[in-house]
Amino acid sequence: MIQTRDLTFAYHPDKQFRFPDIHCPDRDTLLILGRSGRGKTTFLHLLALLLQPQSGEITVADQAIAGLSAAEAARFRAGHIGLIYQRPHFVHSLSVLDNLLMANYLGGRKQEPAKARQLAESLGFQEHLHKKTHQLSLGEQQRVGIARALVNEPKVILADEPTSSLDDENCHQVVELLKQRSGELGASLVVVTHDGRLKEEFQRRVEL
Ligand SMILES: Nc1ncnc2c1ncn2[C@@H]1O[C@H](COP(=O)(O)OP(=O)(O)OP(=O)(O)O)[C@@H](O)[C@H]1O
Repeated sequence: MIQTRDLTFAYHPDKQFRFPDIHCPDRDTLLILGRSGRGKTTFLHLLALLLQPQSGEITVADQAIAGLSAAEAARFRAGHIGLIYQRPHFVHSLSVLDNLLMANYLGGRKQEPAKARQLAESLGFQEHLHKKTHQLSLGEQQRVGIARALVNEPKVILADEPTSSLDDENCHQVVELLKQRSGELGASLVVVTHDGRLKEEFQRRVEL
């Protein structure tokens, strides 16, 4: 479950963002739509505890998140939140498999290659596990980014424009995968996007 109340944020004192309250229970999905520059990534980074709000409250998995240090926020994020970035960032010197296992490590978990392989199989990139991430197509990298976000079985999954660089077929597939996997984990899934194609894919939507 993830919920916010009265969230505000400012990069500069002369421009403040005021975000709508959201509530996404376990096993539910929420689409946050907005044009470029409306603050979608900023909002998602607040939800992921990568940025500190100016005011307001965020509750994740029934825990009110306030005043965590950067190290505490990183630990909390690694344990509870699966974040899919707009552009996947991987460690280029490591294989796809080792990038997934590193997420286990950063989440303070035992490394579980069998589980990583299983996830790769369900997301359709098992034959790429031993390649370097830059040897994969953008669509394949997107799937690895999803697997990395899911590998620690988070209760909240946050996705930033997960389909912006995908064609219609891959767009639909990636959304279906996200919904299916988050349903299996009993997680909340929040997607931010300007991609109008996703309107049809989500019942609950919020406009920024
Ligand atoms: N680190 C930063 N410092 C100052 N301003 C920033 C910073 N990051 C973003 N902004 C500004 O805040 C506004 C919102 O940015 P944000 O990336 O959240 O928008 P967005 O809705 O995700 O846009 P897009 O769809 O183009 O990715 C933009 O005007 C941007 O220039």
